[in-house]
Amino acid sequence: MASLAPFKKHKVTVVGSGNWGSTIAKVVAENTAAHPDLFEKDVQMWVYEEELDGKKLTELINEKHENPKYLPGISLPKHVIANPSIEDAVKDSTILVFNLPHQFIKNLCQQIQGSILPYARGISCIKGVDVREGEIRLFSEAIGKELGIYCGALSGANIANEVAQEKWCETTIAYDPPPVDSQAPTPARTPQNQSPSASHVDLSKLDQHKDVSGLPSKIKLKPLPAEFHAIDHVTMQTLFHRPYFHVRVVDDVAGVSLGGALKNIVALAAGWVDGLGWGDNAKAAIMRVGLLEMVDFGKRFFGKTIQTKTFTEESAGVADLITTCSGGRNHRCAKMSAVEGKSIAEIEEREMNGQKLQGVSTAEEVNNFLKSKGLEDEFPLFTAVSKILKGEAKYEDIPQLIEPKTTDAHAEA
Ligand SMILES: NC(=O)C1=CN([C@@H]2O[C@H](COP(=O)(O)OP(=O)(O)OC[C@H]3O[C@@H](n4cnc5c(N)ncnc54)[C@H](O)[C@@H]3O)[C@@H](O)[C@H]2O)C=CC1
Ligand SMILES: O=C(CO)COP(=O)(O)O
Repeated sequence: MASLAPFKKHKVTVVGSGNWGSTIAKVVAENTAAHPDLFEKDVQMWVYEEELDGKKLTELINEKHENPKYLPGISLPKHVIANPSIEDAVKDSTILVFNLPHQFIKNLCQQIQGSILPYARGISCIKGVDVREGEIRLFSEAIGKELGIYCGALSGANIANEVAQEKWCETTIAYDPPPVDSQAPTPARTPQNQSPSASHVDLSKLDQHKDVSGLPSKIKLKPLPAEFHAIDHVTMQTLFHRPYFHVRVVDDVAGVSLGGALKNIVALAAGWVDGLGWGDNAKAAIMRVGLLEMVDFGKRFFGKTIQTKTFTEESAGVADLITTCSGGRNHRCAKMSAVEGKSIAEIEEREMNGQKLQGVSTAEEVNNFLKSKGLEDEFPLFTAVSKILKGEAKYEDIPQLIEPKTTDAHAEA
């Protein structure tokens, strides 16, 4: 009897090497080593090249197996290969993990069009939204459209330094590709290729798809050649789940992406009230209003597919809001800015050593979008943050700015 050819392994590239990019490269590389049946061991990590103490950052990473600028003090597996050429780093990879500050993704996608496998699949770890000409898109959608591939999302309460130190946390992956014309058969899971950690995934749901593909309607998702293991919930969980990084896989790409993007706006307000010394009650009020605006925003502009429970039940929702409003960089810099009376840009430049805050640009982008729709008043906290950043309001005005408008009846009472 003819024996079956072994399945081809997935090659994984992490596009980005900042604080979170390097951490995710570590997570993924530990799993490629742990699952040699599914993945090629080496993980390419694209690095935006720069010099540190007269040496190239890529050379330092490959010599020391550490990213001394963006993730100092953490050992990276030796098979994380820092690569300054984006075209070379993505070549032949079936799984592309996008993990860089959102302002850089558009240029990067333009650079790699034509260099990636047409049947590659992506996961965006980016926290931000893409606003252009009055339209708003998730980065998973933007990447999918630029590259003609399907892209899901990973987001959660995941302060990178804690994950890198292997302190336990949860994350959420949203992965829901549309059906393809000739889907490669999903190979049977054997004890060898079944991750034990994947056991809580509801396998009966793997083939259910909704209509958000992140792909232009003209472009059809290219089927993965039959010699590869299917890239499904189980594969994604096997790639990202670690004993210290627990993954839940869901279908709600919009909910997962928006939770990660919008909580950064809320974290700025939380940082300001902390900086003013207003205490935990005030911060809780900011988080309550922020969560409501996050859900409302999702429902109004991504209503077809979004699920409220993603914001309230998943790590990518309320848990990420809580952690970012306590220990995130956006919160920290906003707090310092209120304490010192300096602009956030000044604090970012001084404190972050090249790391990029995402909340300031997201607040501006979301505000531009809301303004174009005439809906600023319906999102008073998001609008207050934007006004404060522009110098049109003060931190101390937040309670009044987010107070619901009283009706005449209430006003008279
Ligand atoms: N750091 C964290 O704790 C977490 C971050 N995230 C998200 O992950 C995404 C990536 O953030 P980090 O890895 O933390 O980045 P980072 O803020 O630590 O680092 C900045 C990165 O941008 C790169 N860069 C600078 N100029 C560039 C250019 N012109 N083109 C391309 N790249 C350039 C730098 O080389 C560096 O890798 C963001 O959307 C962030 O919100 C998500 C969860 C946790
Ligand atoms: O997204 C984060 C934690 O989940 C990190 O937030 P900051 O970018 O504010 O550090």
